Amino acid sequence: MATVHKINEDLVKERQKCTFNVQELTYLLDGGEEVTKERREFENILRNVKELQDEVPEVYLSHKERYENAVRKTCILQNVRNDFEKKREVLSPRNIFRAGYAVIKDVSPFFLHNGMFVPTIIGQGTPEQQAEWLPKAKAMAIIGTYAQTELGHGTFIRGLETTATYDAKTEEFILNSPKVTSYKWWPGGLGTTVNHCITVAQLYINGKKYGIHPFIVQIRDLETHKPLPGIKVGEIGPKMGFATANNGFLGFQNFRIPRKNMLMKNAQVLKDGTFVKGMNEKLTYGTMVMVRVNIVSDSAFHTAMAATIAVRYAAVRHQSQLKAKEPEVQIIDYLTQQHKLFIAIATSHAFSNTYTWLYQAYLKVVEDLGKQKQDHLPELHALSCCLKATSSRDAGVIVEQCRLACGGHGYMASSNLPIIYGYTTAAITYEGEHTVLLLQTARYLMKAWMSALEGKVLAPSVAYLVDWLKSDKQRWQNTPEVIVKGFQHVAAGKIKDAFDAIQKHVKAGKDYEDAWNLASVQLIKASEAHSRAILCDGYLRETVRTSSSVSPSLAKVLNHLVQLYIVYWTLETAGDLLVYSNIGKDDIAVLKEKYEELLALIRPNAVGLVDAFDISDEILQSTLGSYDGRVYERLMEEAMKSPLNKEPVNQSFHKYLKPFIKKAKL
Ligand SMILES: CCCCCCCCCC/C=C\C/C=C/C(=O)SCCNC(=O)CCNC(=O)[C@H](O)C(C)(C)COP(=O)(O)OP(=O)(O)OC[C@H]1O[C@@H](n2cnc3c(N)ncnc32)[C@H](O)[C@@H]1OP(=O)(O)O
Ligand SMILES: Cc1cc2nc3c(=O)[nH]c(=O)nc-3n(C[C@H](O)[C@H](O)[C@H](O)COP(=O)(O)OP(=O)(O)OC[C@H]3O[C@@H](n4cnc5c(N)ncnc54)[C@H](O)[C@@H]3O)c2cc1C
Repeated sequence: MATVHKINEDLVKERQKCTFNVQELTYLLDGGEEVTKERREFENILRNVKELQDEVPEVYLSHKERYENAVRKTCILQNVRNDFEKKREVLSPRNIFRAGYAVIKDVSPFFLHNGMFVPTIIGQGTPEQQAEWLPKAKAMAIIGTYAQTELGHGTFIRGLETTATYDAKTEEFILNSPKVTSYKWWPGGLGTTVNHCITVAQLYINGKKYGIHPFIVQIRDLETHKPLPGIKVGEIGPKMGFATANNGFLGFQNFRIPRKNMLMKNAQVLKDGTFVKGMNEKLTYGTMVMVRVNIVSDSAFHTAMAATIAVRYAAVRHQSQLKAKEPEVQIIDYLTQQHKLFIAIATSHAFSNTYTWLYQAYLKVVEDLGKQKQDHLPELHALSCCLKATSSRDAGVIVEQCRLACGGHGYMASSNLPIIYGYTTAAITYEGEHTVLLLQTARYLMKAWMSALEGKVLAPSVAYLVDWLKSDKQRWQNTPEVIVKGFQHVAAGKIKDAFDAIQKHVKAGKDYEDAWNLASVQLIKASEAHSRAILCDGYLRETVRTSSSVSPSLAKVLNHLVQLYIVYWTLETAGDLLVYSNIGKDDIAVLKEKYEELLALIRPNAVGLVDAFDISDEILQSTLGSYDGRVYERLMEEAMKSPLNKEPVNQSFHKYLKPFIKKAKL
């Protein structure tokens, strides 16, 4: 029977102070009581699967052992999931994503299968193709990944070099990787796990290039798992994080696939080689849009994980005295500590709220596309780009801030903060590099600005540009609503400045593209400001909406958090607000006080707020952040698992140290 330990006394007291019902907030964050129950039930089943318990912590395993252990556990996880879903509902992707952490501890080698392979078949395949591939993929009779990036190109996907040349005689495509730079590089699971992949390649018919398209390709024998003839595949080696993701490389040499393997929902190649253009060639990029939307949710979760660890630790940890002769204080009582941590909690809420409406907007566009309507696609692309960029970047900063807030112990692998950081920081690059995505949004913003100048009606997310042009700047008030307007004024001002900078360069004789490059620092700043305005506006609106349907005590706390988020960013960007809005120095002084008041209001609820994220100890995997707060005992227990502590004298003493010391003595 597992030993039940006493909960740390500081945490007991913190939980007694909480002014709201933690469970009510958990249900709200999960999207309803049923979702929470389903999640907990599944996590509980996983907790009791003995084979999923690691005997040796993963950090002590070799690269190879770690991978093999991850495959072993992922297969068990998948079987448990299948059994669960046979009896009950299909688990929500978010609940699967969370539970995965309890099992794999890092990134699953199957991650891309569910994350991109299956969604691409759904999003890019015809009904016939879906009927052929989906049942096998969903049952995992075939395992796949999404192979787009190459050694030479990740961002500029029009420049991909893998070729798919149509042979009308045999009704096949011939895949080739003409140069070393054409090799696929990065896809998760590609190294040694998957037997299929979506390959994005340049289509050639009769010597003419038709741009990039997705192809479904079997790369390994289903029985022996050996690479098929004409396929060169392998693993790319260790990275900063993603230790068990099994990222791989892939090259093709005259590798033939049937015509039906080109995913043809958007564009088709007929038997005779006729190319039929789709409604919009950018629909080929659809899976990326979906994943960018999901990354906002991932960022919310990673921020919640780091906040849970750092807030619980800060409640347990005592260090230094505030006043002489008084006991050492809980570090959470230092205002600077609250400044580091409470924004982490609020940021996770901001991203969760943003994901809720962004995902609805995504579903609406998918529904419209089914009816051949694409009016909202550019706006969704612009929103998903800047919100993916900003949420992943903010999450990276916050996770690192939480690590620093845990002092030396935050640097321990057993805190789990290094793995969370490895994951979070990767998301800043993958699925569209940060700067590149901000520039995509800037492209949309420049067009929106031009339309605003021409008096056209704008999409809702940029409608503030019209208001800004029409009205004088609003009289400043330190209310959340007026501050959000202030963020919109900053965004509008920066968009105008970037636009004017481009025009200035063009008037001076530069090509538009060069003018764009010369203005690009201003363009990314405009995009960031737009993103912040969207985040604050959406978070505020969602909080107002939900506040009416929750208990008054919870509504009050949610209100504190949204205010904290908005005031925090006002103070962080005070310089911009002074330039572009009517805020005055005195308003900023008042807001500084307001910020300190909000920290004090949130303080008694800090532990309750992170408890409400309801992240189990198995998922958190942290000596510093466990629910019972046995920080020091766990640190010691984990240290004792080090192989170096298994023998009193390590052999290196006899081999190297002893002779070395002897020599030094002479
Ligand atoms: C809750 C559940 C949790 C589950 C979580 C699962 C998450 C799984 C995550 C797994 C982890 C890691 C996996 C990582 C995977 C990858 O990284 S896959 C590879 C991703 N690669 C990229 O993102 C490449 C980035 N580059 C691009 O997207 C394009 O090259 C770029 C957009 C930068 C430029 O493309 P161009 O074709 O050159 O286009 P451009 O000339 O700039 O623009 C033309 C025109 O097209 C519009 N446009 C561009 N993209 C899109 C789009 N996606 N949709 C709609 N429209 C698009 C653009 O706005 C322009 O429009 P305009 O009107 O002419 O201005
Ligand atoms: C952990 C991880 C997992 C991944 N998984 C997959 C996967 O499963 N499948 C897959 O296909 N890919 C995957 N990728 C690849 C990923 O999508 C690319 O690395 C990413 O899109 C960035 O492209 P890049 O590496 O070519 O960077 P580059 O584009 O070479 O970026 C280098 C620098 O150049 C700058 N830059 C480039 N273009 C421009 C521009 N137009 N304007 C201004 N600046 C520019 C960038 O801002 C950046 O600073 C993964 C990557 C990582 C790190």
